[in-house]
Amino acid sequence: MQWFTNINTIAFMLRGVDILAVLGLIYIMLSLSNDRRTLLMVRGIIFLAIFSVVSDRLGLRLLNFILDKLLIGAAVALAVILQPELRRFLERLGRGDLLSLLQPTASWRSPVETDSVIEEINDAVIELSQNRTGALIIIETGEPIDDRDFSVPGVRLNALLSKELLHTIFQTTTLLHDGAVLVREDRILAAGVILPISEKAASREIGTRHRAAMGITDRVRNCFCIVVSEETGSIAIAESGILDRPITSSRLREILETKLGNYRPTPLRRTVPTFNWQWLSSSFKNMVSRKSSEKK
Ligand SMILES: Nc1ncnc2c1ncn2[C@@H]1O[C@H](COP(=O)(O)OP(=O)(O)OP(=O)(O)O)[C@@H](O)[C@H]1O
Repeated sequence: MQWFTNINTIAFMLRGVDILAVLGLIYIMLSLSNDRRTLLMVRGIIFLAIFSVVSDRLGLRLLNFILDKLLIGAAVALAVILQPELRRFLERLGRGDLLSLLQPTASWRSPVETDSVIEEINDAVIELSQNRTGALIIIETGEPIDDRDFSVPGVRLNALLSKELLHTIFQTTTLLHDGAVLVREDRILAAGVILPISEKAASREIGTRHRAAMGITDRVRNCFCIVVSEETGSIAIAESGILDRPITSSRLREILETKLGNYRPTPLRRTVPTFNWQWLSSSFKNMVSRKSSEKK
């Protein structure tokens, strides 16, 4: 009898280990990327897998067959999308660096000299406006914008932001003046970025530079755009797909201070919560002891 109880406990523990291993695998998958869309895909695949298991258990053969095929397709697509992350994962696995696999990929924002960023952007925009130099600047206010949100991601610069550099980029004699400049924290990440054009009826009367500012801020919420018109020298701000123009230089500073002033170096939103292993192991122990006392 004692032997039988032991076998049962071992089987129960193995099932627990099995569930833990699957949870660990899901956790590692979610840790591989901080990209929101990839995480949504991983979540979608997990749901598919759950539905597939449920349909199998319920004996829904046709549904299970379709879900299985879908799952294979989705897994292949995910492997292609996550190719660099998977390579890194396999490298770490090969090195035996197992502990680091359990750490979520935490990228931390570098300290931002907010005041100087505001100052540099403000001065550059006013100067561009006075010289009637057309400009389009997209500024991130939260999580990094995915390159796939741009029509063309442009040329990567990753240079420290300065009014001189902004000014130089938008001179019509430079190769990079066409398109938008992307600002992330205190850096000019890229230039010559082509943004999606807004298709809103209200935007039809407006030129393409302004429509591009409306288009990207409509699609991506964690950013705003500053537009300087080449024709009139007027300054406009686009946010959530809405254009505010013309705005005065004092209003520009106000907006920059509101949008970037409170923007302190914060960690990137951790899409993967830190796992409470202690809680999990104590719950598991309690469960096992409860189960064995029930058997007695
Ligand atoms: N989709 C886009 N993404 C980024 N920049 C763009 C895009 N479309 C146009 N531009 C920029 O806008 C410039 C053309 O501006 P256009 O005259 O058509 O617009 P506008 O809104 O009337 O601006 P302006 O008042 O400066 O003339 C292009 O040379 C290019 O630099």
